Amino acid sequence: MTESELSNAAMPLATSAAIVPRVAIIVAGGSGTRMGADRPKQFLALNGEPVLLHTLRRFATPALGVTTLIVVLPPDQFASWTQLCATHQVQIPHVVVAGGASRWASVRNGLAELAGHSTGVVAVHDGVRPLTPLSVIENTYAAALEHGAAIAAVPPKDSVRGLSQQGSYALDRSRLRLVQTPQCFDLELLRRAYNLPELSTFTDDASVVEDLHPIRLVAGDYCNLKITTPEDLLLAEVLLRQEVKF
Ligand SMILES: Nc1ccn([C@@H]2O[C@H](COP(=O)(O)OP(=O)(O)OP(=O)(O)O)[C@@H](O)[C@H]2O)c(=O)n1
Ligand SMILES: C[C@](O)(CO)[C@H](O)COP(=O)(O)O
Repeated sequence: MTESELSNAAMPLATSAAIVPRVAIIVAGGSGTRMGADRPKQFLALNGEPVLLHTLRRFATPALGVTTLIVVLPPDQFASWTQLCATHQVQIPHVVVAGGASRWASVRNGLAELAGHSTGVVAVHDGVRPLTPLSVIENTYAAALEHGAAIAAVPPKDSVRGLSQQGSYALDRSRLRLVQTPQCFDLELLRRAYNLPELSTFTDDASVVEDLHPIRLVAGDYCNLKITTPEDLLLAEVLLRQEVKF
């Protein structure tokens, strides 16, 4: 997609009084220690193309109307990504930003790149979730526009136990949800949350925002895998080949 195609395709949401642009921060600043590969897992091939390219392409889909795409990368991996973009003839306009020592720091760096945007709904998405259905992205943006903060999540399919000093105990899984991305927020709200100090309890953006604003849950999808360990990549290849849900 060329730059003009992306901007033509970008149809900002119109509410009754205002136009609210959609922007996205795709965090791919991690090193992939659990994958144990020879390079960060966001660059591994998934059906012949880098995981991160699959992810980026979803957010660049014209129907979503995303006007600005930020990609956060490890500072020492800019040249690798440039090379991959050349090899795969990537035409999707995006801004590359250096990540930090934690996911929180990477999101914060991505947000800083959006300093020129006064209003908007921002999606934060893991670069290693390449199979997110467009309907999940659309519904999460729409819910954040209405409620300020919305994230994708799914019910657990397995029984769940908590750990105690005595051993373990059953948890009521009907009261639990597994959290995914995208996680979408009013831009000003996300900025306020990320201006507060980092806590060790932060695991995602909802945990950063929730002291300031309630989080709305949107139906995620079991195909919205996070590529974390080697078997995730195998599963993603099968799902992608079968074009499950797409
Ligand atoms: N400092 C970091 C750490 C993580 N991430 C991103 O956050 C997402 C979720 O993180 P995770 O799956 O934990 O990725 P890694 O940190 O790369 O993996 P690991 O924890 O196994 O090292 C990934 O897209 C990852 O690139 C990031 O942008 N900056
Ligand atoms: C943000 C996230 O993908 C939601 O499930 C998850 O919390 C990332 O966790 P990780 O430990 O960085 O993989």
